[in-house]
Amino acid sequence: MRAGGLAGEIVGYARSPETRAVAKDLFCDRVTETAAEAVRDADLVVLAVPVGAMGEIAAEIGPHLKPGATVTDVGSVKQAVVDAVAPHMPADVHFIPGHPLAGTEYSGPRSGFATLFRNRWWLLTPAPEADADAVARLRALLVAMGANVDEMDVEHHDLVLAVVSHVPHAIAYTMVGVADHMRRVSQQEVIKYSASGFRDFTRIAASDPVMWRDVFLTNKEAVLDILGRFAEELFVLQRAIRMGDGDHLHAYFTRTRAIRRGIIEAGQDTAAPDFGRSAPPPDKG
Ligand SMILES: NC(=O)c1ccc[n+]([C@@H]2O[C@H](COP(=O)([O-])OP(=O)(O)OC[C@H]3O[C@@H](n4cnc5c(N)ncnc54)[C@H](O)[C@@H]3O)[C@@H](O)[C@H]2O)c1
Ligand SMILES: O=C(O)C(=O)C[C@]1(C(=O)O)C=C[C@@H](O)C=C1
Repeated sequence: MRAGGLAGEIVGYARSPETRAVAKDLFCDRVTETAAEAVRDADLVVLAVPVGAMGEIAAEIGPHLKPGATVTDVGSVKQAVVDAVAPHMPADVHFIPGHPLAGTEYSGPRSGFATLFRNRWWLLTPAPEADADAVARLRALLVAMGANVDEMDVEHHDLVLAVVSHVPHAIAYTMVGVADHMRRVSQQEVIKYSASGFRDFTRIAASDPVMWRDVFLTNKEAVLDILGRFAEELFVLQRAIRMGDGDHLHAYFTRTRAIRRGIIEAGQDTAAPDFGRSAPPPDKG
């Protein structure tokens, strides 16, 4: 917002004076010592705390919101945020839950950067009765920040995110945990010889523990559903390896490769090498 000159005044609140000082230095016009003070007279309020802390902040700011203000959030789970925040919102305030599908394993105000949302999806999950003008205003702001905006039903959001983000994080945490618990492979060897697949896992597994604790505690049902399916498929794969069933392995990996290629063809992987062509290379056979 700061880089694009999209806000008249950006006011920030964080609990610690250190974080407030960094935020003021980097992108806030003003920081305040309480959340209530920060939201006074604000047209738009963005809640950017762990999912488990959203309710507490909403309760604090609720009585101080300006009539007609829009409140949104960036939490990775939506049903839990709606349940925690909506009861504290006055009737004359527009609450429009949101989730940018963009981030890194780093936390804190120094981890943001102006292009973070460029060409990334930002999902909004407004209630069916939400004010259409308020949704359109928020959407226009997000688009001006470079994001692609889609709207989705809250419950569906949580299921989709369990598949594309939450369970992959659980798997990464687990794989790095396995390497950590090994006795026959030393930690030095894991670090020294980590191939790029494992290195990607370690990047993800370095994400903020509080954020991810809250994601798993609050998207429990969808995560357990997808983890159950994952375990079933893993058993089938395990059996195919044990039985030496190369046909199964080849067919399975061929199907999964199509997903990756679909992502690249849709232009959804900005990190993918282009090799000077837009289509993936032909099969070697
Ligand atoms: N990091 C990502 O990749 C990413 C991506 C999309 C959405 N999100 C979501 O965005 C939200 C914020 O994540 P982030 O990555 O910006 O984290 P962050 O750690 O950079 O910022 C969260 C801030 O909330 C503060 N906080 C924690 N508990 C609080 C409380 N009870 N009261 C007031 N402040 C509190 C922390 O001190 C921290 O300053 C989370 O809900 C997360 O699920 C994160
Ligand atoms: O690339 C990363 O570090 C992320 O994990 C970002 C990521 C994800 O893609 O899963 C993590 C959590 C979110 O809620 C949105 C984005």
